[in-house]
Amino acid sequence: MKVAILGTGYVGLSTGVSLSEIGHHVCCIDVDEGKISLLQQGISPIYEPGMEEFLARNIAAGKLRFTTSHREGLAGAEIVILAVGTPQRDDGSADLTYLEEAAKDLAAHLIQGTIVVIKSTVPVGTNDEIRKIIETNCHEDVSVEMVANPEFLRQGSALKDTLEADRIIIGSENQQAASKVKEMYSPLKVPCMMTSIRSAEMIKYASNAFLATKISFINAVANLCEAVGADVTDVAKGMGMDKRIGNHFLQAGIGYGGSCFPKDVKALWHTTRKHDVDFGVLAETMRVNDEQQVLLVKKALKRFDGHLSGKKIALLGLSFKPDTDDMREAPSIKISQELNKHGAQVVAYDPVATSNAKRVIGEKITYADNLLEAITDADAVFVVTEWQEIKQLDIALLGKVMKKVIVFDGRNCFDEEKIHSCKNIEYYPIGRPAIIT
Ligand SMILES: NC(=O)C1=CN([C@@H]2O[C@H](COP(=O)(O)OP(=O)(O)OC[C@H]3O[C@@H](n4cnc5c(N)ncnc54)[C@H](O)[C@@H]3O)[C@@H](O)[C@H]2O)C=CC1
Ligand SMILES: O=C(O)[C@H]1O[C@H](OP(=O)(O)OP(=O)(O)OC[C@H]2O[C@@H](n3ccc(=O)[nH]c3=O)[C@H](O)[C@@H]2O)[C@H](O)[C@@H](O)[C@@H]1O
Repeated sequence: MKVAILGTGYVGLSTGVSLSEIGHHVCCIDVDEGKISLLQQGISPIYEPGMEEFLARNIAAGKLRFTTSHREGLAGAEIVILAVGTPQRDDGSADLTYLEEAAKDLAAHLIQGTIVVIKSTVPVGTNDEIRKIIETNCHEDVSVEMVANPEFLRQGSALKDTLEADRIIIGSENQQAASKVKEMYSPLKVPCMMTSIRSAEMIKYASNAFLATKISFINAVANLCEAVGADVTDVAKGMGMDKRIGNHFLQAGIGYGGSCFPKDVKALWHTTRKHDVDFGVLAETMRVNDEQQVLLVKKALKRFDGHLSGKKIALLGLSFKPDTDDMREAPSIKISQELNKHGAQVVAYDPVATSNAKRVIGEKITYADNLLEAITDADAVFVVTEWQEIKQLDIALLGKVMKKVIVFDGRNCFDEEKIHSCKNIEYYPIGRPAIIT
């Protein structure tokens, strides 16, 4: 099948690469000339494991192309997938400007029979609005068939998640269009659920909001565990053994970040307000998350009797999760701001996100070139992102380079047995008893 994709971000690029991998001829279109120029050379503009091997293989096989020209990219496409960003507006609602622009770009080149698929995360009713924009801007003989096909991949495992998805949601009011999109995905052997456009749009927000709520719930349990002397790791394990609860997304920590959970929960909240529907759970999910993101600072203030001024704090990990260089809504941003406010001297290390972090956090903190540089002479270590390199940090090494080993572990990623075996350590995890040796 000939497929065109508008938007080569995490979703558009992963989708394009995966569809070419399963045999389709894909052209990815983006308005960002810099991105397209890199992609034409087989270089991925985002850090995503496996991406460049997939790019090289499919470009060489002639199945994957990149262009900034909508005319060239859309020529002959049977299916057009919209995967542009839908960021957050100041009032929490989804900003559909990019999508509306992309719809206009596409309308000018649309031919009869092309199916338009919206993969971007969009509020209920958006497919209908985009259909109107396309119909207003396309040739009068052309009719449009819309398919809502939300995406569920995670950054850091985007290709695996696309190729081995749990489900594919296909929302359409047109049986033929839905079947064609199902056929496009058929080599993946992933279960497809056919539904209405509005239900498909809702499935995406409800899924992200549920996962975010699961995280806030376990974080609230973690805080209670600390108060009553229980261990949240065991509590989560015991809860997760019940198949109805499941053991995923029960990792207590410093709250969720990233380009989607924060914005999608807010957008869904905005929808509930608009329709005057009471959904207080969402407000509580957001409140718990806001508090959780600054928990390490609160713990440090308690440990240092309210004074962090002049203390060197090593921030380990900056991206919102491991295996990505994405800094959008990363807890490290708020943590750095809070530490700055208290006069601490912050030295941060991240294996891949440093250049993005410099743009977002700026020069108020120092960036170390390696882990050792960050921890040397630190008064305390904050574990913010559980990168493999950080998880493997030799605890004994801390004793050699720090004045006194004080660790606030926001991701519970160190082995407690090892910590017990070292002398003169203060270790403060999340939702588990502190260890002081
Ligand atoms: N990042 C993620 O892990 C996931 C994101 N989503 C959703 O997918 C959508 C896209 O997200 P990302 O890929 O993260 O966005 P992104 O911001 O990384 O990429 C969007 C791309 O669209 C391009 N673009 C903007 N206007 C255009 C136009 N008129 N024509 C062609 N290209 C245009 C931009 O230049 C940019 O490269 C959002 O709605 C997001 O909520 C859904 C699931 C996972
Ligand atoms: O709509 C989206 O963009 C995507 O959002 C999330 O994917 P992503 O943001 O890439 O990453 P996750 O692995 O879900 O992590 C999100 C945040 O939650 C945190 N998290 C996750 C799991 C957990 O148990 N505890 C926890 O604190 C992570 O540290 C991270 O900050 C969803 O998992 C995807 O299904 C969805 O497609």
